[in-house]
Amino acid sequence: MGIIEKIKEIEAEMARTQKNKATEYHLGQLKAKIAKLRTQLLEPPKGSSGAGDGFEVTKFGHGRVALIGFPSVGKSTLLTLLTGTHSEAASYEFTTLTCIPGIIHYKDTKIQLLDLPGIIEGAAEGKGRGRQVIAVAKSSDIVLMVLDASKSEGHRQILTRELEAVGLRLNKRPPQIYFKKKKTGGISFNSTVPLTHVDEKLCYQILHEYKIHNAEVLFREDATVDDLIDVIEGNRKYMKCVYVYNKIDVIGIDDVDRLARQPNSIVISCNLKLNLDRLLARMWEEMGLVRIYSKPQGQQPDFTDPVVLSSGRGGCTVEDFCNHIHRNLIKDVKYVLVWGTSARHYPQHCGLGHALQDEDVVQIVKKKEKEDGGRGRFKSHSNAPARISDREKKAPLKT
Ligand SMILES: Nc1nc2c(ncn2[C@@H]2O[C@H](COP(=O)(O)OP(=O)(O)OP(=O)(O)O)[C@@H](O)[C@H]2O)c(=O)[nH]1
Ligand SMILES: [K+]
Ligand SMILES: [Mg+2]
Repeated sequence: MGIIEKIKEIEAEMARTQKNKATEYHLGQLKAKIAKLRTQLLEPPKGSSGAGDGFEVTKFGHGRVALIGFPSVGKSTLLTLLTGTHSEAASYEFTTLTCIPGIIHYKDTKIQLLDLPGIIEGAAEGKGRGRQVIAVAKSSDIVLMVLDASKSEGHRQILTRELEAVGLRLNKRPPQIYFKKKKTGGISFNSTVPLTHVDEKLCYQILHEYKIHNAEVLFREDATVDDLIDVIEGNRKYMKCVYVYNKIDVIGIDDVDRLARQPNSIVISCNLKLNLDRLLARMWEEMGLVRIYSKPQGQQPDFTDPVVLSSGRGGCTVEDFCNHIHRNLIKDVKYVLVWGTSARHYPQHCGLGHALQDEDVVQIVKKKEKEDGGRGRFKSHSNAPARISDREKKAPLKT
């Protein structure tokens, strides 16, 4: 029996089993069995190079966004509108057969947008080119799930399930469960809060299913069995997802209003070019990019050419900033001067661990080098963090 048949069989058993206190342990075990099989399914088949049939696109720019959705929801139309790169759009399903990259220029950053073939129910198990598409989604920084506003809302749940089946967790944070395997000592099970979903016995059974007999488990929140399994599996990817309801030109205003109010959702129309600016702003915001303007001593920063950091990729500390400029720079840095929202006063003398924020201005002061003491344009005695205003950006620095 293949892995997919095994999963189907266990799913059928779960569906047959009534949910109550008596069956809770058995159901938990079945969930763990399915999770193990799904992980097996993700491993590339023996002998394959793991290459994805032309789906690999080189990463480019400061971040990557994947367009995921059912066929004919308007993914290609959207890519063409936002990037200017043409991607064939048509009224028939599966018009797009491969991964088509485009570039969005936004707020002095470059974002790689990927158009992909439509996916359908069963994608996670390999229907259509579902697995390749989902692999690309996993390689992205955020997902835009494109939905047809005039179609069933069930599509959103179906796609979410498909993505969850391969270990993606959308708009969730990792469960607050500390888990560490040990060599000896048995299982130590503790919690800092009252638990309503999982007890010691259930936890033991799940661990037993994974053949783990020595471990430390500490629940820091009232987590579920699924959360525990996610932590044990350890291969989950937590991603932001924006639900993009397209084609609002063909539905009534009441429906538009209802969809727009759903969490993490935005309504657009490619045909009427409605709300595309809001979509871009939202996408950019969710990516959590941090633009840092480098200020050479005695000169003004170049406000068109930021160093772009991201909390997802690498981090946003002064050290990350320095490493971004040059990998050997760090050993010469004495401290840095920071202007912007992360600074308590202007300029603030900061060390390598200081966390930078979007639009901060940074001047590196090297060892044995004289600083300009903040005599620049940004000198301020205010303690209130303030953004470098657009006006300040345009005005020349007097140094
Ligand atoms: N009414 C309406 N139709 C749209 C809109 N956006 C796209 N379409 C139409 O929807 C159809 C499908 O568009 P595509 O861009 O090919 O959709 P896709 O998601 O890329 O489709 P596949 O590549 O086949 O998965 C085309 O006929 C588009 O003209 C919109 O905002 N409103
Ligand atoms: K299409
Ligand atoms: Mg397409």
